[in-house]
Amino acid sequence: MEELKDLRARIDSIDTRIMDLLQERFATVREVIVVKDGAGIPVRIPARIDEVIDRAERLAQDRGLPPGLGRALYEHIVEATCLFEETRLGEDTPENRRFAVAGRA
Ligand SMILES: C=C(O[C@@H]1C=C(C(=O)O)C=C[C@H]1O)C(=O)O
Repeated sequence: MEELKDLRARIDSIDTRIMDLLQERFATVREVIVVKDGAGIPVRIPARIDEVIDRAERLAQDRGLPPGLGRALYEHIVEATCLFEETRLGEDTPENRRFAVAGRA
């Protein structure tokens, strides 16, 4: 049972690293929001969404992960990202007020 305990500790440690990487991804998305806000680019870009999800599935397959896992994970991650962007873009900040006045919201 000690062996199982150690293996689970390794899994917990890997999960922590996955969350650290997701935190880094969302921090980068914050920068994307600023660029999009300034340029009047919409949150959801269907071609880019397909590209990100298809790439995730390919990366997962290249690593021998279960079929469909990359796609399923990234459908959730990208949807959560779009909701995150929509929430931030809708915030009542000076930048967003300027955005709304310019009629690009
Ligand atoms: C982050 C972006 O916004 C959305 C979220 C994406 C993602 O989570 O990778 C990809 C496409 C977008 O519509 C982007 O446009 O790059």
